[in-house]
Amino acid sequence: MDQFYIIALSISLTLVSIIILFIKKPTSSKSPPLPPGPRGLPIVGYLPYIGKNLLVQFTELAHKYGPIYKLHLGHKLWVVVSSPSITKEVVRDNDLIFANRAVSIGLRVATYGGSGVVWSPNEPGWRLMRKIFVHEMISPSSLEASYNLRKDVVRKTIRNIHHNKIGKAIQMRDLCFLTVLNIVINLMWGGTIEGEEGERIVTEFNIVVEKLLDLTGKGNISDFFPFLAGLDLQGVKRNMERHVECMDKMFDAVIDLYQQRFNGKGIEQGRKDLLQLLLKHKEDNKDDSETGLTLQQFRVMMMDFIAGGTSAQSTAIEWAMAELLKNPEILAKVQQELSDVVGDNNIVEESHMSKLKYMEAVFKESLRLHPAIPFLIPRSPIESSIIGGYTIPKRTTVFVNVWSIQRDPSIWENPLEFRPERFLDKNQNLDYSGNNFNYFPFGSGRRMCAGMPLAERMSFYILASLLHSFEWRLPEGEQLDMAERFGIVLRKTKPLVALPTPRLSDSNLYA
Ligand code: HEM
Repeated sequence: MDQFYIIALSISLTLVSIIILFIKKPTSSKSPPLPPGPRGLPIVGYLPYIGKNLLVQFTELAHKYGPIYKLHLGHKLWVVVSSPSITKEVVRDNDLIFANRAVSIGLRVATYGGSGVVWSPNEPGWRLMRKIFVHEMISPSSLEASYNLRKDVVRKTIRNIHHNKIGKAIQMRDLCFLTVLNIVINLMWGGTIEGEEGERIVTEFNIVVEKLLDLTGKGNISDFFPFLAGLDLQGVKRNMERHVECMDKMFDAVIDLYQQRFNGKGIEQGRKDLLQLLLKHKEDNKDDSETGLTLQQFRVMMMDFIAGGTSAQSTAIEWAMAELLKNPEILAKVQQELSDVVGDNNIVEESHMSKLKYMEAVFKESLRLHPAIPFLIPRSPIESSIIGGYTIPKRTTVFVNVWSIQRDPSIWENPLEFRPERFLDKNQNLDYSGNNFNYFPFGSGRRMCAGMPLAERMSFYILASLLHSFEWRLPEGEQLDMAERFGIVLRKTKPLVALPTPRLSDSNLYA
């Protein structure tokens, strides 16, 4: 953000000499005012004061200005919501008005003009993609049918650790990312690409996704001053275009492979991987331009899966592992439960998951303290509306600060303490179905996470397998650093490194 500051400040200084009086739009005496918020400088508004850690900054601003406040940033108006009741007004009571996303210039490039399930506006194309995603791709029956694909990947990870990494420092982020990415890619194209070619593609995706995520987390002056967008001062658009081009090539290679199979043999009955479903849908609707999916929609749905799903997912697992290493007594309880439910002469299966109640509570507690997407994905109202007694103009960028709500001491007892037991209390109704506005790490309303059932299965299964198969410890002399690095996805500033040793005595269980 430093470069960002310098540019923002220099624009401010240049323009300050030609300040024109801000002309406030006369508001009708009946319409409520805009939310309160800090005063910024002329022209640039609050931009020069935006720091690196928006999590803390947004939370501190809420303490000062209340649960809904505004920030003028150049030409943009941001509104930040930080209370359960106002969140409900946005994502539930006015769901339809707030069902569009605020898409930055960089993301617009990355998603072919803001398309795909994550970034499309609430239009028929989005509804169709979301329907395919939720009701076909990851429906309960498809998830059951694809279990073997997940199992293959997870067992391969366990085998690889056992054969090559015992006693060695492992970067948990890379391990989780590659495992999740392999699962997601297998789900997308049904495990068709295997062996060296598969590994090469996964590695390439890993590199490009990291770069894309870094770019999306970077403040872009063009977003705040649209008249400067053509100059692309920080090169965000150019860099994004380059990475997207790489991603496109990888996707196209995979789609080609599938097209050949599709043209040659027709759709394979019973297969439910993303490419089969999309190609089938495209074929079924080939004369219907209203509902037929375009090649770009194919690509961008793959991007949703890979860039969105994989990074949020692997981050969530890394945080849970970090909390367990920080709290050895809780780790011991998880492993005891695994011994009781799975047994130490057995391997973990997804069918064990529903019985691992304590581990489920650990995962939920970890998502409470470290929600993978800390401000949800920003919304943008399609019309001016009144929220929390204030006017929110059309096209405002609205952030819901789930991170601060889930740490709010007026809601949570000792909120900074990692205490999974709070999720074992049945009276609390603390699930993440989006109906409880004290706890909603997957969001809420019609734009809630579309991948939640898959995310839940993958997280439990991967965590359970890692913890059942190995003991984990930090490298000698290493301190656990729980600092958070702000971005769309909340990553650890310092990746977690841990050393595994086998926990099971029968080496066949690692074969
Ligand atoms: C622990 C892992 C995950 C977490 C915490 C998470 C969280 C979220 C959140 C907070 C949103 C925005 C919701 C809102 O605006 O109300 C979201 C959207 C979304 N997520 Fe996830 N997610 C996870 C994993 C996944 C996975 C594995 C996939 C797919 C493979 C996925 C696919 C999506 C999609 C497609 C959307 C956009 C939905 C829409 O706009 O209609 N997510 N996720």
